[in-house]
Amino acid sequence: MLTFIGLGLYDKTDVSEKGLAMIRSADYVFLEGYTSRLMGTNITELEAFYKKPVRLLLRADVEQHPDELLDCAARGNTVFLCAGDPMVSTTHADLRIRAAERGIPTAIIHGSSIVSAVCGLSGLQNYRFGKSCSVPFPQGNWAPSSPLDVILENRTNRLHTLVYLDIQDDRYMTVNEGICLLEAMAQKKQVAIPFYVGVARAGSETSLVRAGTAETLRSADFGPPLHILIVPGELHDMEREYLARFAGLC
Ligand SMILES: C[S@@+](CC[C@H](N)C(=O)[O-])C[C@H]1O[C@@H](n2cnc3c(N)ncnc32)[C@H](O)[C@@H]1O
Repeated sequence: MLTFIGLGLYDKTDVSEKGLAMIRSADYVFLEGYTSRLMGTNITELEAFYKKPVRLLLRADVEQHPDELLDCAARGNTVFLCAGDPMVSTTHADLRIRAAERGIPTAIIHGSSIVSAVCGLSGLQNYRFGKSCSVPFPQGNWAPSSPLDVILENRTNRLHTLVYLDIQDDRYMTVNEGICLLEAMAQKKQVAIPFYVGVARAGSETSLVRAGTAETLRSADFGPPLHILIVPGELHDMEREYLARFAGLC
């Protein structure tokens, strides 16, 4: 049996009771740490909390060579853990399909997700978001402009855009870096993004939300990761008031 379990947004206590019970009774525990991270804990603390060893998986272990994981799931109760919700803005649907192809039963225990957390933190309504996009760290001369295309299309349709910020090993893109990269793309295309909303450490006691122009936010200190950006589309009155009250929008 393979159970996908969402660990929530920040630390070891964000998992549901149902998820925790399933982890503690599992034969094999795998943790995926490349699509998102629980920044308020580490693997040693998780192993002590779960009272069992946790095997950390790289992207290649999941997407290219999942056989070891699937062999465990064929033999015994196996849990596959990841930060947030395991099926939101991740590629784990593929793993569930592969398990089903091998006749391995699967289940999902959902976790709180950054996708819903940003709505409460920013006041932007979930049904007014369009397609989301990701900003990767530039590699040499390669820096895609596709995130800006998504933002512009959403703005044409008066929709907000959620912009995921890259994670690479121990390097986490900040709101400031994300804005600089998007502004460079906008400058090349000669378009303007009127303002941004930056969110840091959703789910922690030190979560931070700030709304403002690129100029204001570029130099703001959002503190430790994880960070995420929203590019708002058209604002309803209540969304504007919420951002003014809770995110410092002028
Ligand atoms: C690709 S998404 C994966 C979403 C995850 N499956 C979920 O449901 O929350 C990961 C990105 O979301 C953002 N993110 C995730 N958790 C966050 C948090 N607690 N605070 C701020 N940003 C977060 C970061 O930009 C990170 O690179």
